[in-house]
Amino acid sequence: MAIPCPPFIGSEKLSIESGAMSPSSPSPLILTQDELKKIAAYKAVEFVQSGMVLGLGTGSTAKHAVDRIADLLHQGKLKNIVGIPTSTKTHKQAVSLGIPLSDLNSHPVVDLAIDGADEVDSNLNLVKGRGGSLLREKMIESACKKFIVIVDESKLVAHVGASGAMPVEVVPFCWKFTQDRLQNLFDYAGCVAKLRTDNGGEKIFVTDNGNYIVDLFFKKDIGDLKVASDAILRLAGVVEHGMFLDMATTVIVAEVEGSLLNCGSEFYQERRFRGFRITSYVNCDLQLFSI
Ligand SMILES: O=C(CO)[C@H](O)[C@H](O)COP(=O)(O)O
Repeated sequence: MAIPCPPFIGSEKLSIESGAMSPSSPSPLILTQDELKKIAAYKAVEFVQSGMVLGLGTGSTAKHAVDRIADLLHQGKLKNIVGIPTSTKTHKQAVSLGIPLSDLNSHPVVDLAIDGADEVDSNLNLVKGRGGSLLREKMIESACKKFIVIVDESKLVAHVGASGAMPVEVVPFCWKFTQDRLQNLFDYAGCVAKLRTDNGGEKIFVTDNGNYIVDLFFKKDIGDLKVASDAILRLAGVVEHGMFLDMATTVIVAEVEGSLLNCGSEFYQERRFRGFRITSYVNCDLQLFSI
């Protein structure tokens, strides 16, 4: 049940670690985008249980979740966790934090994966891979029983491709040929296909799997996502694309605007937001605001 409260504006920063901001605190708050990401990540980690095989996501939001899992392991609150990293970057982070790791060969069934996303549409379809790790993410997240997506509200879109690139991983061999075919495929949506580069355009971006990424930019909605997915995957030279369709089981959205929900306990809410049906988990210890 929501407690009416005035909108929060001001400059005081959230302290998630200490839980210092009590619900009754008179101090106004401002949440940075990174704080929102951290809130979503910490909330997702509450679903982790000892003994689980965990898919460890990639990106600035997922990084918070990996940090949190390591904290709980070191505090003895989680035991016997096995992590399966979705990128070499996350692998390095997990190793540095002492999280025991494995892979899909040894653990083909993953209990829970927690990862960020670049876009979430109203059917909880995702765009992922702007960080470059879409192939391993898709392999691991396809193998999990539960896939929790953690985002701040900026990731909610009206349709896939609305906020930027939809990445496609391609083999380096004749990448230009594949890029042209991808662009032609979505001619009807005003598609522009661009090879991803690094270092201000100096170097071609190479994925963890030794492949390239072609980013597709659409001027219009591409329509039926399943049809689009099948068409992309039929092109020889394509390895995988960044549309994650019907994969997310939960999306946790950390938001700035809205009313303060009742405090001291956890709330599970299903609601509509800009046409989205979203499941939020709200815990006032973390000062998470929701509409
Ligand atoms: O798909 C990804 C990496 O390939 C990331 O999950 C996605 O790019 C979101 O990143 P961030 O949490 O930094 O916004």
